[in-house]
Amino acid sequence: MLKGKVAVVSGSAQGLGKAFTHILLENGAQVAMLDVNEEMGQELQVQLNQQYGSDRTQFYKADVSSDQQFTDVFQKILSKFGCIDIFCNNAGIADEKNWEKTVSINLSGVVRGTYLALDHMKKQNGGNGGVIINTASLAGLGPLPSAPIYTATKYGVVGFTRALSVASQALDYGVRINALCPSFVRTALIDSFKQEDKTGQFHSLFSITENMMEKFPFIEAEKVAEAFLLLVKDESVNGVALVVKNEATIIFILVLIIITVLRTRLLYRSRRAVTRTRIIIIIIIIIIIFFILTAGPGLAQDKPGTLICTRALPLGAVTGSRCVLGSARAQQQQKAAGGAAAQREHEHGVRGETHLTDILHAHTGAPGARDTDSVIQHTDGDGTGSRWPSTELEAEVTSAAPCLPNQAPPLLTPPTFTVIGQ
Ligand SMILES: NC(=O)C1=CN([C@@H]2O[C@H](COP(=O)(O)OP(=O)(O)OC[C@H]3O[C@@H](n4cnc5c(N)ncnc54)[C@H](O)[C@@H]3O)[C@@H](O)[C@H]2O)C=CC1
Ligand SMILES: CCCCCC(=O)/C=C/C=C\C/C=C\C/C=C\CCCC(=O)O
Repeated sequence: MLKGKVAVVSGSAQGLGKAFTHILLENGAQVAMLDVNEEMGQELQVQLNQQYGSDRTQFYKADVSSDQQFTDVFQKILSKFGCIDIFCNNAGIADEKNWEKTVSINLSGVVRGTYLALDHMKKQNGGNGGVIINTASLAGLGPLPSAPIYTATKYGVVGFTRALSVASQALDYGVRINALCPSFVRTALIDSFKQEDKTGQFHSLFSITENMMEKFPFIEAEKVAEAFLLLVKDESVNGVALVVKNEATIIFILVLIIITVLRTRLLYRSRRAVTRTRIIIIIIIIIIIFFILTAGPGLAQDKPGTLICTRALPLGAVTGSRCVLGSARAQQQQKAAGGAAAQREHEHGVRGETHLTDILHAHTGAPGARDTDSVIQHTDGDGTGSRWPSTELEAEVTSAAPCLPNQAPPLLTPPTFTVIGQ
């Protein structure tokens, strides 16, 4: 629970920021909402006061691209709430035509907010520590060709978050910093990006974005909020870029093909044949849904340094997959502790907790995976020491196991949670 915690969410009048505000309130936190859109922000505050009780939220108008406005509002929030424990830099736009504005909101705004929050939270300034979450995007890990500036700002947010999280750990600030990388979510930002005054010279490339939307079907803002909550709550998670995406699965495509083929045939058959065919279709769909709902979740490798927690689908899609993380030491220990690791997986599932590092630990038996403080230390020739998170070692995943057991079972396009880095 987050009772007694104070959170600030920028860009919270609608879309993802609104979903983050809801989940924070549901979990007991107080939330200071910050947005440039005063009308929508005030309206939402009235609604939230009715739903969660007055004094749980306060709306503040501010533009994150303005140093003055952001700093003034930050001070106002501190005066009202006393301290800040959770800070989410979420405000963002997609405007390729006015690219300087996009940079100053999406990247400079995140840096501005992060430094304000860090100064207040860090132990060296008498702060209580806390967590900063920056909303990046899947476009911070791979290109969105119709939006090069948007892509650049999101790569910037991921890079800034990763570097600063290590700095914060090395300097013992007591502040965790993570990035959230969702794929497409149906919000006002997406709607506005269809217009030529936002896409500018790349308007003709919007079909590429549409193709990508087919590859990564829209995900619900509430699902992204669940991933956001993981980053808030799990005190062992620092410096990760957490991907939340839907991917069209083989099963989904198969169902579409079967339905299409059978529907075409229906046109040429008698009424009796139509009924029979419909029954067959329904049975096939029930069998497929049964398989998906009963299949256990599992792990799959994305690329070195990346671990995907996904749902194991029928057809053995992810069984026997490998993941790369942890340490060489971990690899040896994994071999020695195969049985013990399986037991931990079991216990993890029974406890029903959602600690990301626990999941890594359960699958690898790797102390490097459980303990995010674990670093490789070495002394350079000139006597200075270097510390790096341990990332280069690998461990074999031998079985499918529970991953994020609190998640509702997926339907045809299950959400995928990916931990990248550390
Ligand atoms: N919708 C999507 O598919 C995805 C969105 N994102 C990111 O999520 C974040 C939120 O976006 P959405 O909820 O989709 O958009 P949205 O348009 O629904 O909400 C964005 C909010 O930010 C506010 N805002 C814009 N400029 C501001 C400024 N200068 N100062 C303060 N507030 C400002 C807007 O008034 C709005 O309320 C953005 O950073 C976006 O890049 C990331 C991945 C996918
Ligand atoms: C600019 C339009 C609004 C876009 C909103 C948004 O941020 C949505 C992003 C969705 C998908 C990102 C697109 C491309 C990513 C490409 C490849 C991803 C590969 C990532 C990886 O795992 O390596």
